[in-house]
Amino acid sequence: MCFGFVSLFFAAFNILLNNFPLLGYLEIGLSLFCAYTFNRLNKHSLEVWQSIVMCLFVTFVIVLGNYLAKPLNGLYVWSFALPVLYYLLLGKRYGIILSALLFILQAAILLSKASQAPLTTLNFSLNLALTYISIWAISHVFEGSRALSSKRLKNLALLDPLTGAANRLSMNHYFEVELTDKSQLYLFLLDLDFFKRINDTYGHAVGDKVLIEVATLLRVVLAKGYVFRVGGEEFALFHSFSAQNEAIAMAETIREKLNNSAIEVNGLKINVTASIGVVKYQPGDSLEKCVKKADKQLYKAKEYGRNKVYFQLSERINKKPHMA
Ligand SMILES: Nc1nc2c(ncn2[C@@H]2O[C@H](COP(=O)(O)OP(=O)(O)OP(=O)(O)O)[C@@H](O)[C@H]2O)c(=O)[nH]1
Repeated sequence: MCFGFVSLFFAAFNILLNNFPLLGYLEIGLSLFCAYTFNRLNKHSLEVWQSIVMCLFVTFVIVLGNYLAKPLNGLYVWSFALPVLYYLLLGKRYGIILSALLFILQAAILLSKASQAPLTTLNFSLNLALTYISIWAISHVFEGSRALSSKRLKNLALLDPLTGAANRLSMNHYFEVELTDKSQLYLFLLDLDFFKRINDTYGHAVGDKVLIEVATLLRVVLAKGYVFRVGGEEFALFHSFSAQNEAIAMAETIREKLNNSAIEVNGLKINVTASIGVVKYQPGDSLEKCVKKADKQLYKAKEYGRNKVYFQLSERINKKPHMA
């Protein structure tokens, strides 16, 4: 919005006083784009294309202004603000590329007007170049540490610290925001059987390691799906399948893999089994409802002996659950 107001001010200045109508109209366009972006930002986060257009638009206006105006007007000083904008909006990779490009462009334009004051002294040109490079370097370092802290905070908020699997909060975000096509979505609710015995027999630390191994195995077997740890020894798995049989087969594979392979922890071979409740997403169902339905199937798998997969397409369509 700040860029929008500044741009509008210069538009009036360039059209009414400076006789640079082309630049003035471009600046009006830029202010409109800034207002549009500001308005959208109130409802959604900025999309990459909007950030790119914003950076390129501002750059074009400033470079064109520098090209048209005399160096004495000092338009080139606006270039100092641009590395900050590039890094803020586009991150380190594009920040470095755009800052370098701008430096080359502006230097080439200013050098082509080198005979015009105040660029006649080497000191002045050096000061300009070094100030730009300093601001660029600070933006680079700052964005690097900002991105790292942001990633750490995100991991803290969204990942389960023990297994590294995504947590319940991530599951809500994944279901509500990221998952746009749920038409072929299946939810598996998996609970390890008699996990308390593992803790009681081998100790909590070994139990922790078993959970880590199980989470890894689930991620490997599910490959393209998503694994969330939603309770102590309970995991929710999301995957899309084109047919119900594929979903059941995958749940079976997971159950068998756990059943057939002992987990090795500190030289101990520990056998774990899991019960799995499977449901297909029904249009209109909330995540809560989906989980509730899967939980119902999981409960049956536990009740009827554990180490089983129970599936129900929907209460309306398939009254007979699959049982493995
Ligand atoms: N090591 C370890 N154990 C955990 C963790 N979270 C929960 N648990 C344990 O998981 C066990 C769950 O026990 P129960 O709810 O009785 O279930 P279960 O023994 O798996 O029996 P069923 O689910 O009925 O088959 C408890 O002993 C919890 O202490 C964890 O992060 N690490």
